Amino acid sequence: MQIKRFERKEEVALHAAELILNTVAERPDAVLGLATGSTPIGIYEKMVESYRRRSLSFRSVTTFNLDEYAGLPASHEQSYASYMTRHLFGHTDFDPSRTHIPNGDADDPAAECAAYDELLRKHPIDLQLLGLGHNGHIGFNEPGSALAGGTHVVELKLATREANARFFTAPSKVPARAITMGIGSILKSRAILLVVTGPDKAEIVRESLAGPITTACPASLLQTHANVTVLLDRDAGRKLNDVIGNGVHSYNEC
Ligand SMILES: N[C@@H]1[C@@H](O)[C@H](O)[C@@H](COP(=O)(O)O)O[C@@H]1O
Repeated sequence: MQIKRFERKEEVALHAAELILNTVAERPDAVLGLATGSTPIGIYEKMVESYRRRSLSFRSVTTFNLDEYAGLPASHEQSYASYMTRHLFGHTDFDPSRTHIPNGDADDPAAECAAYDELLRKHPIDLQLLGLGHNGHIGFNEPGSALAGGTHVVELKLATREANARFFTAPSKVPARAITMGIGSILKSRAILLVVTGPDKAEIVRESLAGPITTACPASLLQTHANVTVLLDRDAGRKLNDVIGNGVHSYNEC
C-alpha cells in the first residue's frame, strides 16, 4: 500500500485526477471503476478541465460505478446516475453504452446484480476509485459479520443514511437500500485508488489502514490488495503516525 499525504484537498483531487488520466492516456480502452459522494467531485472537476484542455478522449473507456440507491429511478436528482451525468459524463465524451451503473429501480434486483457481475467478469477493472464512509464502508459495503463478494442489495446503516441526508430534502427521503458492487469485485481490480479528505475521516482512515483486517471495517480488507494507492489530505491522515515507518506501507508527505 502506498500512502501519500498532501497539505490540501485540492492537491489530493489534482493528483487523483492525474493518476486516472495517466491510466487513460496509457490505455485509451481502460476500464475504470468510479465512485460517488463528495470526495470524487473535485477529482471529476479536474478530469473535465483536463478533457477540455488536452486532446484526451474517454470515448473508448469503459466504466463501472460502485453503487446506486435502490428504488430511485436514474432520472431522480439524487440518483448516482444523475450525479455522474452532473459531475463527469455530461461534460466529457464518455460513450453512454460503455458507462455502467447498477439500475436501482430494477424490477428484479437479484437479476440486476447477476447481470452487473457478468459485465464485470467480461471487463476486469484496471483502476478502481474509492471514497471512504465514516464507518469504513467502501461502495455501500457496510460493516458486518460477513461481507458479500459480488454485487448485491444492501440495507444501509442508519449512520450512512444520516451522512447522506445532506443530499436529500429530508433524512427520511434517503433510500433504505442500495445495490453495491461487492468487496470481492472491488478487490479484483488491478489497481485501487482510495481517496479520503477531512478531519472527520481521520479515525476511520487509521482503523482502515493501520487497524486489524476485519469485516467490521470493510476498507481494512484493502490491506490485502497488492496495488493500492491512498491519497489523503493532512486532516484525514493526521492519526497515521503509527503507520509511518512501520515497514508495511510506503508513506510520502507531498
Ligand atoms: N456510496 C458512497 C460511497 O461510495 C462513498 O465513498 C461514501 C463517502 O462519501 P463522501 O465522500 O461524501 O464522504 O458515501 C457514499 O456512501
